[in-house]
Amino acid sequence: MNYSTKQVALLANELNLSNFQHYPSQLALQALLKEVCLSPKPGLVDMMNNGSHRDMNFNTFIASIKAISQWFDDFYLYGYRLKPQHQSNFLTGIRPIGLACEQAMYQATNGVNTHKGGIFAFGLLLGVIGYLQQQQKHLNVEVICNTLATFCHGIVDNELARSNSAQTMGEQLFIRHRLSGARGEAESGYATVRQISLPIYHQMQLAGFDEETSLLQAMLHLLAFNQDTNLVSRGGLEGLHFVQNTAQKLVKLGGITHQNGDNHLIEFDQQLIARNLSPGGSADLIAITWFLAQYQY
Ligand SMILES: CC(C)(COP(=O)(O)OP(=O)(O)OC[C@H]1O[C@@H](n2cnc3c(N)ncnc32)[C@H](O[C@H]2O[C@H](COP(=O)(O)OP(=O)(O)OP(=O)(O)O)[C@@H](O)[C@H]2O)[C@@H]1O)[C@@H](O)C(=O)NCCC(=O)NCCS
Ligand SMILES: Nc1ncnc2[nH]cnc12
Repeated sequence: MNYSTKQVALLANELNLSNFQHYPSQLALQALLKEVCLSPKPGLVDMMNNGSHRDMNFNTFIASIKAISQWFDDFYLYGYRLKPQHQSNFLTGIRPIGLACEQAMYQATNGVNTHKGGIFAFGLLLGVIGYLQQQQKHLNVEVICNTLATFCHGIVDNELARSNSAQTMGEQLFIRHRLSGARGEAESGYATVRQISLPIYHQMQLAGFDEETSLLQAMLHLLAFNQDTNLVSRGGLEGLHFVQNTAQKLVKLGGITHQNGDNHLIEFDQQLIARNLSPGGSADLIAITWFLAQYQY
């Protein structure tokens, strides 16, 4: 395995964690570093290869993380300063910060979309955590995710169902397949993470497996069940179902705990590269899984 806790620590130090005023921002940075360092990730950029991507590599992701993490304290402070009576304005008010952060990403990557979904997710999570800490609420996964779901209530209806816009891939895939993508996942309060990847991550850690192995097993379960719009945008529903069915077979064999688990993942990676499939949405959910695991209790 190429995942290196030391590598993540070195990168985090290089990014100078002390630059961040707020601890949740540091956790979000670490979550994105752990995601890109996790290897092998079928079809995705990692420390072994660029997956199904010709326009980005590991260094593109590091440059992107350096740029977007500069906005993490802004997301947090936006929520911290939001008054309870104005909580219905949460999404409207945080979106300009998200858009500015997206621009910083595109500038750092020469126009490549590395973290559009990640910015959306971590912008929401940091804003919600800032809001809850101002309210002096105890932070745990349920409180964070239920509050986030409340703040995002109606986003699919308002931005996808009622809109006839087909500007973005997500909007097009909703019209074509009723897939709600990143918005639907946020409005559910990251149900796929809470119900699938986070429990697996904890079961693996309780069984004595290290963080990397636990994250790889959680990733495999995400690939088996997440309705990843990135897979559909490149390979249609057939592409999504290929990934889900293959991942479900590997899960049934024990996943990463199978004696050939590593090789199964490497073969899976080669299959996705051959099909030009990349589960970018699931990559974001891996980062969110680790992030929320820091608030489990
Ligand atoms: C709200 C938006 C972010 C929605 O954008 P969009 O209309 O495009 O909707 P989606 O397609 O649903 O999602 C966009 C990204 O979200 C990730 N994603 C996809 N499916 C899921 C899922 N089921 N659960 C969670 N997240 C999901 C995914 O992002 C990751 O993949 C991207 C990299 O992969 P790649 O294949 O390279 O992607 P492309 O370059 O686009 O494809 P190719 O050309 O290479 O084939 C990367 O973004 C990862 O993060 C989806 O791509 C947006 O509309 C929006 O409003 N943004 C403004 C900011 C904002 O509002 N912020 C508010 C809070 S801060
Ligand atoms: N490691 C990764 N590779 C490809 N797309 C991604 N989106 C988020 N993380 C990613």
